[in-house]
Amino acid sequence: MVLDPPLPKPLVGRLTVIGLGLIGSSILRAALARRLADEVVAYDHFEPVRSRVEALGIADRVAATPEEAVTGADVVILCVPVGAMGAVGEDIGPHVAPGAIISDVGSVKASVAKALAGQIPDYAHVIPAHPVAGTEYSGPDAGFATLFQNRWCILTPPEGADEGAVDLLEEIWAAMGANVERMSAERHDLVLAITSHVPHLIAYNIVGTAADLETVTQSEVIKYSAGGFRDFTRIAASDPTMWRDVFLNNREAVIEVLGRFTEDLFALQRAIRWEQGDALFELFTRTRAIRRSIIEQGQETAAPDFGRAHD
Ligand SMILES: NC(=O)C1=CN([C@@H]2O[C@H](COP(=O)(O)OP(=O)(O)OC[C@H]3O[C@@H](n4cnc5c(N)ncnc54)[C@H](O)[C@@H]3O)[C@@H](O)[C@H]2O)C=CC1
Ligand SMILES: O=C(O)C(=O)Cc1ccc(O)cc1
Repeated sequence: MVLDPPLPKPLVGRLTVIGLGLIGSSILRAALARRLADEVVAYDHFEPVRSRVEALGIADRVAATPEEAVTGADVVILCVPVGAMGAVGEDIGPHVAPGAIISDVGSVKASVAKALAGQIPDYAHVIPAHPVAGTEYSGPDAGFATLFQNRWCILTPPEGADEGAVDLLEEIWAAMGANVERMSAERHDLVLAITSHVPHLIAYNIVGTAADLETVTQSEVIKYSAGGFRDFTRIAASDPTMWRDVFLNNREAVIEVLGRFTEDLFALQRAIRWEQGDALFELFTRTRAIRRSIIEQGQETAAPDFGRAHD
């Protein structure tokens, strides 16, 4: 996979990325590769991360403070764990420029919008976003410029948001290769609860259950994990801070979906107990059709692409 060449003219003057892990460093790489801004500025509160980004050479400038990072920035994208968004908003709020776009990449939207609205002055535009693309890895070395290629990025502009600002943010994500959709933060949080958050919880749970089984040894679990369990272990290796924050910030939707999930799981348990093979067969047939339509829509390769080589 390769990115398109640099734009003939940058979309903005200064783009600042705060939080330089997997997602932030991927944005930096894509922004430099496509020259989305005259200047791409980076900041992370953890000094070793700033030094690493400097050494990797994936920003035009690494700022030493939040104030230095956002002063004069046209667009600021916050790429920190969801639970840290409010604190970063507080750090940058007094220093953002009038008319600046303040966005983020958090996996949960309603709580982030609320946290930022309380910290960012009205003369800037808060437009939350979520690239639905990632891996189980973290940190600045894990990022890659093509992460967002052909992936969705969901914008959740608040009612009455400045159209020009939303359009510009959409252009930025499209230039990084993403397909952009807009929806309300509440709808986003419900949709992502079923498609991403609860699946991660299930993975954490099943790997935890396996680890706690006294009757099966750890080495047996590792040795025979070639089955479905292996894919769960990849997901369950995802960053603990990030996922703790996702669940604490999308409680309502996650609890709603978990309620439905546990009801359906009990129905399956019952079908197995009472040897209702037809019920099992009917469900497995319907779920196979869902997988096939995802592949037909070109959103997934037939074989898992986990651990694919990056640029
Ligand atoms: N990992 C994934 O696959 C995806 C993650 N996201 C979202 O992106 C955000 C970032 O996730 P990752 O890049 O995976 O995390 P990461 O753990 O790789 O990087 C987060 C960075 O934020 C920095 N940070 C934390 N608090 C800070 C603060 N107060 N001020 C400045 N820097 C701070 C950390 O030092 C770290 O370098 C999260 O909100 C997550 O929900 C969205 C899509 C996919
Ligand atoms: O690694 C995976 O399979 C993911 O699901 C990555 C991911 C994690 C969190 C998001 O908000 C979006 C994508």
